[in-house]
Amino acid sequence: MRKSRTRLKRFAQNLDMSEHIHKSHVRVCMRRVGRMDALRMSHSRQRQRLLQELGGQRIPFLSPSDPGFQELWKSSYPGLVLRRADALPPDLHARVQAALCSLHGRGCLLRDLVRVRGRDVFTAVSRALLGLPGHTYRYLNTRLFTIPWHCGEEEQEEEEKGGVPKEEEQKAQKHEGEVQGQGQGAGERKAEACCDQELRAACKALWELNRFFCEDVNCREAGDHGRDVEDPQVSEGSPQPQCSKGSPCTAQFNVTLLNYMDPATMDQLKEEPYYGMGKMAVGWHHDENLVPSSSVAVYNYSCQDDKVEGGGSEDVAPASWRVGLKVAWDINTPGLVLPLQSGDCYYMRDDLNRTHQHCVLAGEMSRFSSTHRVAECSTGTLEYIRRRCKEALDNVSTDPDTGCKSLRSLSPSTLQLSEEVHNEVEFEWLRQYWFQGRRYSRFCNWWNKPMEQLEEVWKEMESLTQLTLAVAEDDGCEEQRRKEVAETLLPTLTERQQHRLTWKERCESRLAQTLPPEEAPVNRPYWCDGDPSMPLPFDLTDIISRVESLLWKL
Ligand SMILES: O=C(O)CCC(=O)C(=O)O
Ligand SMILES: [Fe+2]
Repeated sequence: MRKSRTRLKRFAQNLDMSEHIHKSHVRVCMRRVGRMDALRMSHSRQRQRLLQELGGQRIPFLSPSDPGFQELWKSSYPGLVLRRADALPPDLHARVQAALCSLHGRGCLLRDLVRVRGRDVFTAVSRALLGLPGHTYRYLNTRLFTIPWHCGEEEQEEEEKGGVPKEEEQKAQKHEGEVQGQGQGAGERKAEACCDQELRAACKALWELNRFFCEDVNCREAGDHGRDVEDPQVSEGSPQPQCSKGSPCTAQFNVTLLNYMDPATMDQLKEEPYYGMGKMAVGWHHDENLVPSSSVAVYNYSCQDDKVEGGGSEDVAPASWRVGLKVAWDINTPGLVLPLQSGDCYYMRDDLNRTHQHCVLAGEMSRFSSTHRVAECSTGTLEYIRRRCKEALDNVSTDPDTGCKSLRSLSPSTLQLSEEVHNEVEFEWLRQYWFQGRRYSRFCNWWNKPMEQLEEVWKEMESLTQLTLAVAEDDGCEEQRRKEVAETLLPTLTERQQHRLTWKERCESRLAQTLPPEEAPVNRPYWCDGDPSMPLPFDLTDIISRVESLLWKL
């Protein structure tokens, strides 16, 4: 037992290390995908062996009714804060809950076809991302694109006054268009709204919840959690955020990932394997792609009404949803389980998400959560990728008379930058977007135009690669120069080819085939050999061989 514990501990450490690797820069990450998959594969075998060795033995965990629960929380889960439902204004609950139901009713929440350990799987929960316009959130090799939340003050005021006159409505929408276009070049965004009134209201409600969390999350004294659980009175009647000394008073949540699951429709939820906590809706994980040490705030809404209608024994309360926490790198500290009532919120503050892992344990009722995060967006906004594309295309000059294109610089670093941006826009944006089918444009057209534009600039980069290839193959060009260019091209072209094949496989996987047409992955961009509008073929096998043999010769 002792021996297997040590090995389990080592295993836990390795898992954590893989999480860190995972957070590294997007381009580096893309190159490492193959290695990561291999690493995860060996973890899964290791995990199975260890679980076998542990036999039926479990690591202990504590729930609120267990002695020592408060002490454990205080000593080993210090960044965890529970905010009971009565800490939020009742009308905010009403708006948020109506918003979640209407987003669900409109089909905005979908199970993601993510890639874990080199395998495609559907998430058990259905999800949607809301947040600042043009922002994205990347998890499990999947980039989600925000449905923008609406924060135009003018619009808000008009709606509060009730009845929006036509002219005023247009003004509000114009303002909203400007907000959406922030940082994306003045006047580039059209003024029309990107989705209908119902969705806009829903997004606005979640934006209001976000605003509440931004102010509230850092404003609870450490240790409040204990009293909140024992004595909900503490948070009662204090809907206004209160600031404690010394902590920054606002968080900058830029996105919320919404989750929904109806356990009645899920026949294969996994059992929590280490502690025996029960069925998991979301397995153990650290939240990925967050600004280091940033907080996460979660709103929990379980739909009690459904259950009452469902009949059954009315005096037995249905099992509630719970969040499970464990200390990462550690199998000696007991786990912690926090049951949640509808409207309750919890915060993971400071470093908790890095030092601990969490999971979500399914209750009996269907349940939503809205998980507000500070997504690390340095390479994850539309503004960013547009800027990168511009940098790449700055190396192309067009003859004003003939329209002929040529490269301004042949320096390896310039060429490499262009080819890397080419891969980044193709694999991190276009293919990610289309892989998720037409799910976005069905109810919100915000990303339609930007994606069209990104595809246009990507196509120009195909020409750029063609020009670069022509230099490498130009007999009239100095050999040393040709060699340098070929050496620069080879790795990025090889990576491009590999990723195109991976995405093609993902689009054609057995699970992808089970999706209805409007959600089914689209392998885009895709074109056939000999398409006159495309400068290079989709399949780069021949070109890669040409570059390789050039390098042999030169
Ligand atoms: O639903 C929750 O309480 C948390 C969900 C979660 O951990 C996640 O979406 O990353
Ligand atoms: Fe999470």
